[in-house]
Parts: sequence; structure tokens; C-alpha cells
Amino acid sequence: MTQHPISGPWLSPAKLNLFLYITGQRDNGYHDLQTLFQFIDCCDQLYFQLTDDGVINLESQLDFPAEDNLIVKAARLLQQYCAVSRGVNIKLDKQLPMGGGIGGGSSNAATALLVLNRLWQCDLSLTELAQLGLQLGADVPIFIHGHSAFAEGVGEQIQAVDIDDPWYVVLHPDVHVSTQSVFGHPELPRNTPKRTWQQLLNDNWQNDCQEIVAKVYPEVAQALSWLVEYAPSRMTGTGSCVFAAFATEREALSVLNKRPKNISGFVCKACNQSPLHRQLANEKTLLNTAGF
Ligand SMILES: C[C@@](CO)(OP(=O)(O)O)[C@H](O)COP(=O)(O)OP(=O)(O)OC[C@H]1O[C@@H](n2ccc(N)nc2=O)[C@H](O)[C@@H]1O
Ligand SMILES: Nc1ncnc2c1ncn2[C@@H]1O[C@H](COP(=O)(O)OP(=O)(O)O)[C@@H](O)[C@H]1O
Repeated sequence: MTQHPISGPWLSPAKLNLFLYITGQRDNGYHDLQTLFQFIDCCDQLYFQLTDDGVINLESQLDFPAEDNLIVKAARLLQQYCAVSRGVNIKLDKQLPMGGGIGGGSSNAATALLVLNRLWQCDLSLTELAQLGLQLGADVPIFIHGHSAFAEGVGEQIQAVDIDDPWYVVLHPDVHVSTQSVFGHPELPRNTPKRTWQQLLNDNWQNDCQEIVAKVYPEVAQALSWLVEYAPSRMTGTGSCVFAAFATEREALSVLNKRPKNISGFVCKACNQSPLHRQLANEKTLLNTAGF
């Protein structure tokens, strides 16, 4: 049997929601949002090795079944959609905190779709890949398009934007916030008036989920009230991570290093282009045998 080379490491970056407003609710229960996504240079890494047997395997340090992993779901979706006969061994090196609102699962799915589209020679456009990805999660299309974006609808109406790219301190309170439970909360504000991008650009940015999450999870409230002493601070997505922007890495690191011992966190740089898309533009990183 042919031993195929290993391709990777491929980056799977996190995102922050710099603002998040809920402007309505659809008949199917899903909420309409206006949100601003920006990537950060904090990433998981994925490795791929093609196989001839059609089977999709995933090796990772996660403690739930591979079948439930969005990477396997993404690979299977593409394989079926393009009638690919080959399989793939995938290895995930997970670095990003999970359930923190920084989008690691959606990003992993998008990285799998983008890289396998190339390795399996499916040749789907970004628009087609984003449509496939939307079946896996509302945030997947943003990671497929790979540019900072103002998103509306459930995240599928995307307008690429260029915005400031500061350094961030991201704090990760030790709680897992379920997206579904936040959207199901009776006190969640659901009728923030819709505004244009121009109006929002000059607004004092907020997150409509923050008040409820901080009320239910005191750890989130504690992280916010600590960080806000240094700079304006907000929650990303449905939490639990909170962040604040700084002009320099040095300033951000000095704040991070003073954090309370019970809160983990990291410093990262904002990127208007996804680190994965930068990598995809450089074919030379495609083959590497050091992965598995
Ligand atoms: C709100 C965001 C902002 O980035 O939060 P985070 O998950 O990143 O924190 C995302 O769009 C989340 O996207 P994602 O995490 O993919 O959500 P999904 O799996 O599609 O949905 C999980 C559940 O949340 C609810 N849901 C999700 C998105 C939405 N616009 N309205 C909803 O009501 C639905 O009940 C759904 O069953
Ligand atoms: N590859 C993956 N990485 C992380 N989480 C995953 C993955 N595949 C499935 N999941 C599931 O998605 C949930 C949310 O993960 P994640 O994307 O990290 O959080 P968030 O949506 O809050 O940013 C996890 O708790 C896990 O059950």
C-alpha cells in the first residue's frame, strides 16, 4: 500500500467577537446577530495524511469520541459532497481553550475543509465550502473566508472589513458556557435595533450576551471586573473568555502577568487575515514529514 506524505502543521486560529448584538429571533429559534469577527494568532494545529481506503481517522488528545468531533464531520461532509474515494488520517494538536467563545471547534472544521479541498483536489470555491461549513456551525463560514468580517443573519451574511489590529489580553475563566443555554435564557436581550456597519463602527462596542453570562457565572464577572481596571473589556461570543485591547505586546503581557492566580489567560495579536489563509497562500508549507 502507498505510504502518503504528511501535510502540516496547518493552523486553525481562534477568533474574537469584538461586538455582538442580537437583533431578533427566527421561527426556528435561531437568533439574528450583528457581530464583528477578528482572528487572533493563537492556533490549534492539524496534520493530514491521505489514505487509499476511504476511511476518516482522527487522533487527538480530546476526551470525546472522534465521531462527535467537528473535524471528522467536516471531512465526511466534503468526502460525500465531492464523491471522494480516498480517506485521511488527521491529527489535531489542541491548544485553544474549548467552550470559551473563541471558536476553536468551528475553526478546526474550516481548516479541515480548506486543506482537504486541496489535498483531495475537490476544487470547491470558498463560497461553496462556506455553504457546506454552515451545516456544521454558524461560525464556520467566517473561518472559511479568512478575513475580519462584519457578519449578520446567523453569521452567514459576511462583509470583509479591515480594522485596527491591537494586542489582546484574553482571560479564560474556568467555566464552560453552553451556547445553547445562553440563547435559551429568558432574560437575554433579543431586540437590539439593527444598525449599519458605519453606525456600528463608531459605537461603544458591547456584547448582548455578557450581562446574562456574568450573572450566571461569577467567574466571568470576576474576570471582567478585574480586566476593566486596565482597559475597556468585553466577553467574546457566548463566553466564557473576556478580552481587552492594548497598543503593544509589552503592555498586554504586563497586564496578563498581574492577573489573579485562579484565572488562566494569554496574550495574542489580532490578524485581519487568518493565519491559515496566509499559510494557504504559501504552497511550500504543504508537505512535511515531521507531523505525526
Ligand atoms: C454566537 C456565537 C458567536 O460567534 O457564539 P460562540 O459559540 O462563538 O460563543 C456563534 O455564532 C455561535 O455559533 P455556534 O457555536 O457554531 O453555534 P451552533 O452550534 O450553530 O448553535 C448552538 C445553539 O445555539 C443557538 N443559537 C446559535 C446561534 C444563533 N445565531 N442563534 C441561536 O439561537 C441554537 O439553539 C443552537 O442550537
Ligand atoms: N475540534 C473541536 N474542537 C473543540 N470543540 C469541539 C470540536 N469538535 C466538537 N467540539 C465540541 O464543540 C464544543 C464547543 O467548542 P468550541 O468551538 O471550542 O467553543 P466555542 O463555540 O465556545 O468557541 C466543545 O465543547 C465540544 O463538545
